[in-house]
Amino acid sequence: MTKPKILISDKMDPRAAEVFRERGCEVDEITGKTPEELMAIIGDYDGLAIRSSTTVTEEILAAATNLKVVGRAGIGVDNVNIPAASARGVVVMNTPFGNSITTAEHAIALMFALARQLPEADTSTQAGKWEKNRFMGVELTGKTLGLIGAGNIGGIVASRALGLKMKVVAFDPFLTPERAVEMGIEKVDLDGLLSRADFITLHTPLTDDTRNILSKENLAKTKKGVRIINCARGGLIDEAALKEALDSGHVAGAALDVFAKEPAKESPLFGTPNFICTPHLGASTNEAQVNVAIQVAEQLSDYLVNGGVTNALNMPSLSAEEAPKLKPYMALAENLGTLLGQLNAQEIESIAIEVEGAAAELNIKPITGAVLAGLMRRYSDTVNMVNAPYLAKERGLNVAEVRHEREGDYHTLLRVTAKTSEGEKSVAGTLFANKAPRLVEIFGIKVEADLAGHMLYIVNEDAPGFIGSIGSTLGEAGLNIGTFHLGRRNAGGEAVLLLSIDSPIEEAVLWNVCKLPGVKTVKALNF
Ligand SMILES: NC(=O)C1=CN([C@@H]2O[C@H](COP(=O)(O)OP(=O)(O)OC[C@H]3O[C@@H](n4cnc5c(N)ncnc54)[C@H](O)[C@@H]3O)[C@@H](O)[C@H]2O)C=CC1
Ligand SMILES: O=C(O)C(=O)COP(=O)(O)O
Repeated sequence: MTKPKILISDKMDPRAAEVFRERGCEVDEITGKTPEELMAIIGDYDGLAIRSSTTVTEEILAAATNLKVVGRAGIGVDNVNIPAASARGVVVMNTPFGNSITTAEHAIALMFALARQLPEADTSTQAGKWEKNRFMGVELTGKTLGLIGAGNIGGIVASRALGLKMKVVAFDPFLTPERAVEMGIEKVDLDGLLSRADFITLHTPLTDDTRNILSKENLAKTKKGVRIINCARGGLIDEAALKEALDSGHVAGAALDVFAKEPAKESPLFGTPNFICTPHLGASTNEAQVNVAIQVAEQLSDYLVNGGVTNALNMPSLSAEEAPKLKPYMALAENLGTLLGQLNAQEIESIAIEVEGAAAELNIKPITGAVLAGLMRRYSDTVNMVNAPYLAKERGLNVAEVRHEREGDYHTLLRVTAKTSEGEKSVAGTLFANKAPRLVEIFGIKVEADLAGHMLYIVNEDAPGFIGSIGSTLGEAGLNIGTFHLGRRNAGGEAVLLLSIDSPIEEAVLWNVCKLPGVKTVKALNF
C-alpha cells in the first residue's frame, strides 16, 4: 500500500510530523503559503493538517483532488468550508479538548490584566515613570463574571472564576439548568447577563447566531464600567462599536485575543486607553500545542490508514477497533447500493437499510454511508460514504435504518430496499468467513454471487436450452465468462442470471442477448 501523504500547512509542534511518520504516513511541512500557492500543491495530498492560518475554501477543496481528510489542530473550524468539504467527501476533524485549558487560562490572564491595567503599568514603569497613583485597579473577588457560551472553555473559565470567588452567570441556550447547577453558575438570558456582569467573557463559536452578539445595541445594555474579554472568535464583537464604548468610558476595558480580520496588523482599537490585545495566542502554550499536534496526527493517520473516525464534524465516529470489523461490511454495503442503483431506473423515494445477525451488533451509520455512496455512484463520480448522506438529504431521499434482533438464515445479513413508484425492490448480502462480501438475493430471488468487475444481469423465463444460447451468444462476441450464478423464483418461472465477464460488454452484445427467446431484462453492471 502506498503511504498516505500529509501536508502540514500551519506552524505545528514537531510531534505532529513525528506521529504521522510513526503511523505510516509521508509528511511535508509547508507553511505560510498564499491560497494560490496552496492550490497549486494540494492535489498531491490525502490529508491536510491546519491551525487557524490556513483557510480551506471551496476553491482549495476543488483543487484537492486526492484529499480525504482535513484535521484542525485546535477547536474552531470556521476557517474550513465544511459544507463544501462534505459535498466533496472530505472528512473534517478537530481536536476539541487539547487546548481548552490553555485558552481558558488566557481568558483569566486577560481578565487580571484588565483589572489591574498590567500592560500599561508595565510600559510606564519600564519607561522610568513610576506612576503609582495612575494605576488604580479593581478586585475580582465578589464581582460578577458573565459567560457568553458555557461549553468546554466557558466551563473551565467558570471553575477558575469560582475559585477566585467571583459570581458566575452564563448565557448559553444549550446549557441545561441541571448542568448550570452542577457547574455552580447561574443560567441567565442575554439581557440579564449584559445588565449584571462586571466582566464579560465570550466562549462561543462564530455562527450566524453569535456574529456581533456584542453589537452596538447590546454593548449599550451592559453595565457602565464593564470589562470585556474575547478569546473565542473575532466577529463576536462589533469592533467599531467597542471602540466608541471604550472612548466614551461606558466600557472600562477590553481585551481581545481574536479579531474579525486576522492577522490584525491595524485596527482602530490599537492605542485606545484600557484596550489590551494579543495576536490569537489563546492556544499558544507548549502543553496545548503538543496535545493538539499529537491528537491531530493520530486522528488523521488513523482515518487514512485504518478508517477510524474520531472527532469528525461531518461524519459519525468510528473507533479503531470497529473500523477493521466494519471494513468488509462497507464493501458489501457499497456493492449492494451499486447493484440497486444500476438495476433500478425509477426515481427512488426511500431506502431502508436492514441489518440482522452479527451485522446488527455494529455501528450502522458507516454502513448506511457506504450503501448510499454505492447507490448514488451513477449520478456522481465523487460520491463517497462521507458526502453520500448529505447528497441523499439534498435530494430528499428518505433513509431508514432497521436493526433486527431475529436469527435469520445467515449468521449476518445486510438488506437494502428501495421504494419506487413501481413498489419495493430489495437486494441482500452476507459475509463469507466474516470477510468476503457475497450477494445472496436480488428482488426476492436467491442468487449467490461475488459482485466484482464487469457483470451481466439477465432476467428470463426459466426454459431448457437458455444457458447454452447465452454461452454461444457471448462466445461469438469474444466474451469470456468468469463466473456463472443462477437463481429462479420457481421452476419454469422467472430466473436470474448473473455472469462475471472478463472484459467490458458492448451495447451490441446486450442487444443480441435481448433478442434471445424468453429474455425480459438485460443489464451490464460494473463494480
Ligand atoms: N483564542 C484561541 O486561540 C482559541 C479560541 N477557541 C474558540 O473558543 C470557542 C469555544 O470553544 P469551546 O468552549 O471548546 O466550544 P464548545 O463547543 O465546547 O462551547 C461553545 C458553547 O457555545 C454555546 N453557544 C452556541 N451558540 C450560542 C449562542 N448563540 N449563544 C450563546 N452560546 C452559544 C454552545 O452551546 C456551547 O456550549 C470556539 O469558537 C473556539 O474556536 C478555542 C481554542 C483556542
Ligand atoms: O483552537 C482554536 O479554535 C484556536 O483558535 C486556536 O488557534 P491556533 O491553532 O492557535 O491558530
